[in-house]
Amino acid sequence: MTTDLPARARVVVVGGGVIGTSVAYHLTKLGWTDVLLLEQGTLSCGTTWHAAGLVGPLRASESGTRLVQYSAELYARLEAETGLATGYRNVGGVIVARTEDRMVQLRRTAANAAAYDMECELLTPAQARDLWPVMAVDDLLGAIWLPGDGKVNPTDLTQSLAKGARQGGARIVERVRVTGYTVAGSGAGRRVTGVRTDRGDVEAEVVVTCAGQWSKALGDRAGVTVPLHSAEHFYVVTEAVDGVHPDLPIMRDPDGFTYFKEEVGGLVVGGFEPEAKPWRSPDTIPHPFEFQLLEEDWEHFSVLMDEALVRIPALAETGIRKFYNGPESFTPDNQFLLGETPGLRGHFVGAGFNSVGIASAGGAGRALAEWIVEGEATTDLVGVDVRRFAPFNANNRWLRDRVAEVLGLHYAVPWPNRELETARPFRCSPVHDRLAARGAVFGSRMGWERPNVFAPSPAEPRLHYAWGKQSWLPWSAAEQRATRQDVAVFDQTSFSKYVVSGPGSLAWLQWVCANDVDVEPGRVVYTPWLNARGTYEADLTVTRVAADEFLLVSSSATTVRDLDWLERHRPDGVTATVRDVTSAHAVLGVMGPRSREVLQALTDSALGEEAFLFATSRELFLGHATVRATRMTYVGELGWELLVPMELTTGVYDLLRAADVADAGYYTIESLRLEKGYRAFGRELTPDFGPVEAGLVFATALDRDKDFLGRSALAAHREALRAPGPRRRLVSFVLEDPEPMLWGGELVLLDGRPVGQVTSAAWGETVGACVGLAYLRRDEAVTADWLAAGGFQVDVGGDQFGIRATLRAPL
Ligand SMILES: NCCCC(=O)O
Repeated sequence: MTTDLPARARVVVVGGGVIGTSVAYHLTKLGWTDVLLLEQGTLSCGTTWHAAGLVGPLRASESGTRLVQYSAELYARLEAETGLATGYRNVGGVIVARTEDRMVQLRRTAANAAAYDMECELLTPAQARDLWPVMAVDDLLGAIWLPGDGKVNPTDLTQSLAKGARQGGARIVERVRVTGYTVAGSGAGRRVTGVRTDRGDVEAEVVVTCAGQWSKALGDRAGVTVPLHSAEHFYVVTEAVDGVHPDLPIMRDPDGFTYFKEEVGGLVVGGFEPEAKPWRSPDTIPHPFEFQLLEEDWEHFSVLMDEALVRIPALAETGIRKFYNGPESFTPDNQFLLGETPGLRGHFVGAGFNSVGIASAGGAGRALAEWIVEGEATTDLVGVDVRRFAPFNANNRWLRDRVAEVLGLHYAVPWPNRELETARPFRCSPVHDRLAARGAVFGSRMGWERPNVFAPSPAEPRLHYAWGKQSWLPWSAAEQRATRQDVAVFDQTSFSKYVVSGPGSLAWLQWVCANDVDVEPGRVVYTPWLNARGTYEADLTVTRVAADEFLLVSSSATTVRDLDWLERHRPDGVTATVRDVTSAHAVLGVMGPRSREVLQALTDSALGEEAFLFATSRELFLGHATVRATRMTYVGELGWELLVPMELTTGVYDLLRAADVADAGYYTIESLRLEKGYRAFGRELTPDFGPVEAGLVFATALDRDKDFLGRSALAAHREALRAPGPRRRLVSFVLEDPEPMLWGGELVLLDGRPVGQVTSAAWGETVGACVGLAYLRRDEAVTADWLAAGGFQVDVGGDQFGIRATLRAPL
């Protein structure tokens, strides 16, 4: 280990925990050897050293699963490369269920495993006890066995990764405290140029902040958002327990909030209590804080210990060797933070690991290193991308309130449509209170309160979660009927909105948009944004407002990400600006066959079929307000999206209500769009799929004489269709039986063999059954004839039901 501090390095990694060392290791593997890792204390001394070291590869998403699967493979082979053991043991894992709802979750987990080609076996309570003889099983309904689970020694793993990084050429310097960043340029060109330390400045092209709970304050100093907050995380290590041996599997009892693993003949007993104890504000995390723990809090821990005693009665007779109260970083949505931070080019972050840092470190380190070297993420990392948060998420009090809930989510039943409850309401549209008074049940996206569904009076406006049909379904069914047969208004204010203007705006958008946006002013174009691999980065509409001015409307959750993507792909020499106008305009979607009649009564402008064509947009007077009306639909009915200045929105809404327009919410949008086969970014359209697989080549300019980002890759995808080989294709489907409820994520089978997974599903009131979209894979092209031959089924919590799959939408 060197003590000299170099004056420059190509990459400086801040933080010598398991994440920082993994990033350094993987950078050197990719040939970037001029890497300097700076650690304020000694390796692993902050959080890593007190992590429990569980490695469970099977996750809720395929991308998350692949990431941890790679971690496990790496930990198993690292000793052979570095000579330093990681302590990795592939002991397997048992998860037990106390309730029927949990059993459904476990059966869904088993189906996920089949979709990802991983092993997972359903167990009876007696079989679970055979694998884990020290537990009581009388109250259990069942369990699953995950042969791929393992455990690792976090400190040894960090040392081994560090040695591998040094072998690859990286330098590691301990006892250097990074106090900030050096920065050059401004606006979209603002760039990190190095770090400031307590031993002087170090220049760098790239800085990677993997500083755990110190990352937030460091980010604040440079104006970058790293939204995390520490919470106390508790576990104890017991004295030896009879029957506990080093190869005892990991055991998780999520209904009791607890996990267990063997350690020197005793048990680690830890968990995720439903109401957590946030630690101090990110501004005040002490330094030094090395190999240090917080005070024992037996009262808080009793929530976990009482449950542990239910599962392992022998603990009542077993002494406690050590109590660990180690603070760890949690994020507002329980997913970690990865990627280049918007607003500071060259600065990357890998932090906020929500107590799964050890399991994630191998995969996350590789993903971040690839991102740095390639200049963009190489797989679907949307769910962990730091750009899913905005500067308003940096508020420490907001984070503190949210984190109290987030820690407990680890083992909570992952209900379909589950909404977080803390730190809300947050961002409210002008009609929020009016909608609340009309029975709206709100969800939250990008901080916005959005009506999911309206409870008719006198029903209680609340969601009651279930795996089957939830209590609000009849309310949404009524909204669906209103939209298909009459007219409804949807508050879609949370849409991301940007204005691109200036002489170079067309050239800029023609490069970034895969469709052709060189259209007459007043026309609207539906387009993907593709990366160099020809897969999705965004899915949006572009309205040409004037020769040099465009209005972009995109998903609610992607405001920061889209803006960053656009800025990052501005061609050299282009003179144009982009403004985020999301908070300036509300959006009211007026949808349904009566929409024309209702709106026509409020305006002197002609709204007839010929006078106001589909995919056109213009300003008009509506009542006393001036709005931009766009004839567009995501529900498949005649309708207009009204872009309304925030301060005029209540007036417009009141006019619509006076015309007896029904209120409807996002659950209804989901059902209606799936009946029509409309895709959504983040579900069907992700950086793992392109327009060929999604069936959306028609929404690109591939057959026109126009260059665009991702064009050559997209052309290659289409060409590959003609060659023999396996294929994936998005298909629509309808469930044959109207009783079961689907939510997305379900396994699709053909004659009992896994062939794909549902991306989205919902109740389709018009179709009279659940409808959805699913990616299917086959050794050759997925054709209409193959689908028509039938034999497809979905797995719904362990039971299989027939579906009719088609390339065309059901409605
Ligand atoms: N740090 C504890 C991880 C718990 C789990 O993997 O379930």
